[in-house]
Amino acid sequence: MTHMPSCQLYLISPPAIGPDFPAQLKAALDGGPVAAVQLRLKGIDEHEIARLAVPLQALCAEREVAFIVNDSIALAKRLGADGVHLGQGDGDPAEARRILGPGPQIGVTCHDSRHLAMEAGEAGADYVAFGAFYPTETKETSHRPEPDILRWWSSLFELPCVAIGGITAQNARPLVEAGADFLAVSGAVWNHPDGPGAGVAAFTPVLG
Ligand SMILES: Cc1ncc(COP(=O)(O)OP(=O)(O)O)c(N)n1
Ligand SMILES: Cc1nc(C(=O)O)sc1CCOP(=O)(O)O
Ligand SMILES: [Mg+2]
Repeated sequence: MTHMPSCQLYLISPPAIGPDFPAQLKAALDGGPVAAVQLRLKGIDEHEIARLAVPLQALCAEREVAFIVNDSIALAKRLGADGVHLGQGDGDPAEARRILGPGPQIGVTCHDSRHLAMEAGEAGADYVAFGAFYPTETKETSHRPEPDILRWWSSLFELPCVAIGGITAQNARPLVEAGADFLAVSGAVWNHPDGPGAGVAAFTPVLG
């Protein structure tokens, strides 16, 4: 039997959510182990995101799941989130650390770039994210790394790496084998035909 390195699930919210989303998140978390949930809402203002965050953050706290805010250092600070995820245009990790203090996790999008990942590590990121590994309907993407970038990163650095983009339970194995510490997943969980609990459960055998 091949040894599979261990890897954890990092759930990304859908870009828009309805009033039933807290129940859907609960179902997802009931489906199996989830290390982190990222609130990634698009097209609404920060006050509305802060309002929607309240029951979701409480649920994550109850389950000891890290609650990560996408895009906004200020919103992560306002909510007392467990972390913030920054894209290349979302702010500087060193500035995020100054504002958030030592506790919260800071993640940085690095696309398919070894250079961006090393830069993020030097700027104090707690994880680097590579993607999009597969075609995705959740977001328009223009970078397509090979799993080897995960192998390269994990062989050189202790800092965790996240794989994102079109990941399903069926295509995840090469990413886990290449050393991804986390699989960041949205559509495969929220759009699972048997519901988000089944979506999370489907990943359990692949995670090692
Ligand atoms: C874990 C993780 N990785 C990458 C992203 C993408 O962030 P970004 O490039 O800022 O794009 P948007 O998500 O803001 O559209 C992410 N959110 N999470
Ligand atoms: C939010 C996001 N960022 C990506 C990147 O490549 O940086 S891909 C992506 C979409 C993730 O959703 P799904 O699991 O449905 O593909
Ligand atoms: Mg962003």
